[in-house]
Amino acid sequence: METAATAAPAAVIVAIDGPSGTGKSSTSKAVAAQLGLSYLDTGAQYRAITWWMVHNGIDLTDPSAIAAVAGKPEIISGTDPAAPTITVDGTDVAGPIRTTEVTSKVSAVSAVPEVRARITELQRSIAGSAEQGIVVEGRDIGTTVLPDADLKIFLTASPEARAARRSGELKGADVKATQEALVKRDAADSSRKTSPLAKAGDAVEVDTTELTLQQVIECVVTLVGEKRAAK
Ligand SMILES: Nc1ncnc2c1ncn2[C@@H]1O[C@H](COP(=O)(O)OP(=O)(O)O)[C@@H](O)[C@H]1O
Ligand SMILES: Nc1ccn([C@@H]2O[C@H](COP(=O)(O)OP(=O)(O)O)[C@@H](O)[C@H]2O)c(=O)n1
Repeated sequence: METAATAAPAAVIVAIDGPSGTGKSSTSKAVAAQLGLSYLDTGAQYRAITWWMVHNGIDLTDPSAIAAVAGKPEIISGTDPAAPTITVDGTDVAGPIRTTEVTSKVSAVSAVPEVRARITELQRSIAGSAEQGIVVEGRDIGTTVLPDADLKIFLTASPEARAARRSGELKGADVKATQEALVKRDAADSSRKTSPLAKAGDAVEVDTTELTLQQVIECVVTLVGEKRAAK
């Protein structure tokens, strides 16, 4: 008979939300890898549907045009934290979804309720089938997608720190222009009517401005351990 000491830990669902450049992706991937959980980058899904709309010449200034085709592309996310993948209608779009064009247009697409309904359903289905549990990162995971998550984290950091991190990734990018673009996207994501970027009432807020990535990872791993112990 299996004893409590040898039983596998219960599946755990972790929601990590916050604005761009706060460390959601790096933290989520590392925590999932360390704890043997699946990983889902929901921003990549919104980027993927935006890429498809750009690729197909949809008028992104017209929410009804976006809504009309929201159900068309088939988006598949691979949830291995060591090698996450994203395809649209079978095409690997991991690279194309990170262009400045997609980044500048994704907030307009993700604000459309029909897009959110479609992607939210997909996210819930992926989270529900993750046997060991999953770390899901985004903007509305704790508030809307997985309101019953075992642990909710809301990452923040100063706009200056976030812009410096992002422009470090985009080699040669101007920090000031990067910061302006970040702040503009945060404002759009936070002010949309449907499921805006927001901290859930029961989320733990972690300001990462003065923390190393390693410290943030350790903090989240500790919090997951505490939740698991209490289950
Ligand atoms: N606490 C931190 N200190 C310094 N750099 C960080 C920290 N967290 C993340 N980074 C770096 O900042 C960049 C953006 O992080 P990322 O995880 O993609 O953020 P997000 O998913 O919130 O947009 C990456 O290059 C990452 O390595
Ligand atoms: N759960 C989510 C995740 C992302 N998004 C949208 O997708 C965009 C891209 O998300 P992302 O996580 O890839 O952005 P970065 O933090 O990587 O810059 C956001 O600016 C939002 O418009 C969303 O609306 N809801």
